[in-house]
Amino acid sequence: MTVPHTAEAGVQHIPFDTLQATLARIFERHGTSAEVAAVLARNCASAERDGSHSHGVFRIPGYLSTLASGWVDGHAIPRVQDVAPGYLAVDACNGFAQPAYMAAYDALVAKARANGIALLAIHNSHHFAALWPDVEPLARDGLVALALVNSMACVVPSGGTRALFGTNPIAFAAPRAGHDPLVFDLATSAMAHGDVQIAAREGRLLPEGFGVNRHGQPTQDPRAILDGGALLPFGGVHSSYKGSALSMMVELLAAALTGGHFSFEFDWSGHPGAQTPHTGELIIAIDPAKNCGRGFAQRCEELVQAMAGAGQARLPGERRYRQRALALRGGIALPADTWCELQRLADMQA
Ligand SMILES: NC(=O)C1=CN([C@@H]2O[C@H](COP(=O)(O)OP(=O)(O)OC[C@H]3O[C@@H](n4cnc5c(N)ncnc54)[C@H](OP(=O)(O)O)[C@@H]3O)[C@@H](O)[C@H]2O)C=CC1
Ligand SMILES: O=C(O)C1=NCCCC1
Repeated sequence: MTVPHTAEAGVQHIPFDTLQATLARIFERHGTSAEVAAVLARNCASAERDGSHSHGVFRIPGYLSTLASGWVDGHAIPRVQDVAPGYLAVDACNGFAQPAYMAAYDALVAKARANGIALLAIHNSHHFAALWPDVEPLARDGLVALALVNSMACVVPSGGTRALFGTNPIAFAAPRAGHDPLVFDLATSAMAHGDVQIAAREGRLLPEGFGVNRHGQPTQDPRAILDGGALLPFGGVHSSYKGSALSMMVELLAAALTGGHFSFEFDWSGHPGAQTPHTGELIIAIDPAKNCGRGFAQRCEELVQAMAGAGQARLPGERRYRQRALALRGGIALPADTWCELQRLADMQA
């Protein structure tokens, strides 16, 4: 099953609430509880709204084939454990990471405010989405936030010969005086796996230094990367050890520390169609008011102004916020055939 996303087709502008409701119906009709469907639909619709196309509706077929394969439990009810004053653990019970996060969100915020810092360790979970939706709300609640998640072995460690790490993104958010939070969200690989898939579908070559083929030879062909090849860590040929070190850190914090699988550890071969990595996620929330009073957001603003003064043309997150404002005004632009297919999926019985 594919959800087409072709530029040539006519474009329709869909209100956010309509897309979200349609996605929720799709999830519920294809094997999730209403609660899980609501969380995944908001997440996926938000990604599409913000132009995070590698983790928007492009992901729907992957979600559905995974649910059909029995690899993930769409009805899982997460178990939250209060481990220590600044420490929460959640067993996602082989469900998606975001409902597990939502089950512990209020407790995480309360702990961060009480202790100054708190962490949330999620394991036995599947994360198939962009990471910024996991940190931006914390910054809107006045906290500084960091999130890390590992995925599936598709990245060769620096100097290595075979895939071991996931694309392992890191997302950070900080409150900024008078503005939307400052947010970055980046894969520690040269490119997100989803963007490799999109490039393959559109027949585009990748820049040099992004991946290798199944023989370990450099390639710019996304299909060769997907067909037994691998991505390289970010940083380019001379500095990929930096991306590799960060990816290693993500494996340790998102998997070893939480009790989740490393990206190379889980075996989904018994579940044809499975695409969601069965790993872990770590979220850290810090209350800046504990040390800086109300001043942190202002300091953040001073840094941003200084960066602009130094010539930085745009901030991370800025493109997304601009895209969000456009989409909330005029609707989310979807190729007509994509919208048609989503409606068909929402109306069909599993
Ligand atoms: N769940 C999972 O296991 C995985 C999820 N992902 C997701 O894939 C998505 C894409 O990741 P990736 O391809 O690395 O993201 P990008 O390289 O597109 O962007 C990374 C960050 O850099 C910012 N940025 C991009 N260009 C500039 C620029 N010229 N100046 C300043 N800032 C800039 C972006 O802001 P802006 O958003 O405004 O463009 C963003 O915050 C992420 O949301 C990530 O979470 C990736 C790997 C695995
Ligand atoms: O784009 C990526 O890289 C990934 N996204 C979702 C989970 C698997 C890796």
